[in-house]
Amino acid sequence: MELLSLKRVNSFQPIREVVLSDLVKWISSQNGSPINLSEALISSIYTIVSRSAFGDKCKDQEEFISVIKESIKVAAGFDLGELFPSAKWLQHVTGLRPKLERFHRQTDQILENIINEHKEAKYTKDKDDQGEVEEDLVDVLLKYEDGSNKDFSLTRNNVKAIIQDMFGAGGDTSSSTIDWAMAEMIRDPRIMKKAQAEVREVFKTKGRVDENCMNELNYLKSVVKETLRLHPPVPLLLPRECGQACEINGYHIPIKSKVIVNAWAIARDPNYWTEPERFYPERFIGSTIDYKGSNFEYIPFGAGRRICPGSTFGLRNIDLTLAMLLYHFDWKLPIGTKSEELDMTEQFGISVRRKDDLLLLRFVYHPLNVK
Ligand code: HEM
Repeated sequence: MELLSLKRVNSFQPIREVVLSDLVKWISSQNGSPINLSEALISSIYTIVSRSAFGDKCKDQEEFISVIKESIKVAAGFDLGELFPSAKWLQHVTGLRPKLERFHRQTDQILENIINEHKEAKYTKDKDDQGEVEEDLVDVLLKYEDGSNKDFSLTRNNVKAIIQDMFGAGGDTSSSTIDWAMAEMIRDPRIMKKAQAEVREVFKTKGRVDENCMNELNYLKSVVKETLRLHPPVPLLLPRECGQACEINGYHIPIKSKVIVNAWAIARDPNYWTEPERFYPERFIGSTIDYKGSNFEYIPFGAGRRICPGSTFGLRNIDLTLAMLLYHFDWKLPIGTKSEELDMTEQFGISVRRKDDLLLLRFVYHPLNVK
């Protein structure tokens, strides 16, 4: 289905490069004091997702991003009401449900405006016959809303839900992976140096990072694989229902049981991994283990029919951002913070991120070649 524009990741190339060039310019403009890299990464990744979904001239995108970010923060918190789901009154006492309902109404209204703007723009384009215009995800989804396709159709609510899923599932997961990768490399300067040397060598003649040579970055890709092994942003896969009764390790699992797979624990299991707690990207060099869900000891994107549909899009965002950060800048911890003391405590939420924001000093190596 064409909706899987998500798979046609190349069409998002210009969007990614523009947004990440803005990130590089912003980092270059920060002089002296430590940069909150975590915050900057979240904003950039949401902007990439948003421009891919809504196009680059959507006036409501800032507001949408800010409501989504806020609702993810609230939804990720602990709620006593969830422990006692039958006590409906408790959900109102804790205040979570009314808050989420308010966010839902807000995002629903913004999405309604965005969809109407897209319909209006399409009508004007058809009327004026302006020829080929770049399509974004909303344009693609709307083709299935009008019922003209006999094989497949979407309701307005379906369209809104898909867009919300893309933000909910595609924002924090990618930005926290980049954050963890930078934190791990700061803790081990040998790895940072090696990844940086590779990126600088590959883009030496071009003088700037672009997506066309990303496949040559073997070591950087191993760094990303190792980051997703130790820090999978979705440590517990989506719940499954057991289709037939079975026995695992002597435990009887009745039919219809809810089964939750712990991808985090599997990826640290000493039966499958040597020195499982060590961050060591070299373990993936020359290895055939990939993200497709067929190596069950490594399933950061899940496996089977419910495997993550956004993995290609997410990985491109992660690889390119890291390559740009490493190409343009040298990085150090703020004075007084030792790399071995960097706190790697996890914080549970919609995705698992580092508890503390990553504050770093940057030193410009190659300024952005502004055209
Ligand atoms: C580092 C980046 C990402 C990681 C590690 C990740 C991981 C995952 C995992 C583990 C699942 C559950 C799979 C299962 O239970 O078998 C999932 C589901 C999903 N992901 Fe991702 N994801 C990432 C990025 C993205 C992006 C960028 C998008 C979309 C733009 C996305 C969209 C989705 C959706 C829609 C689902 C639900 C699929 C379903 O219910 O069938 N993800 N993801």
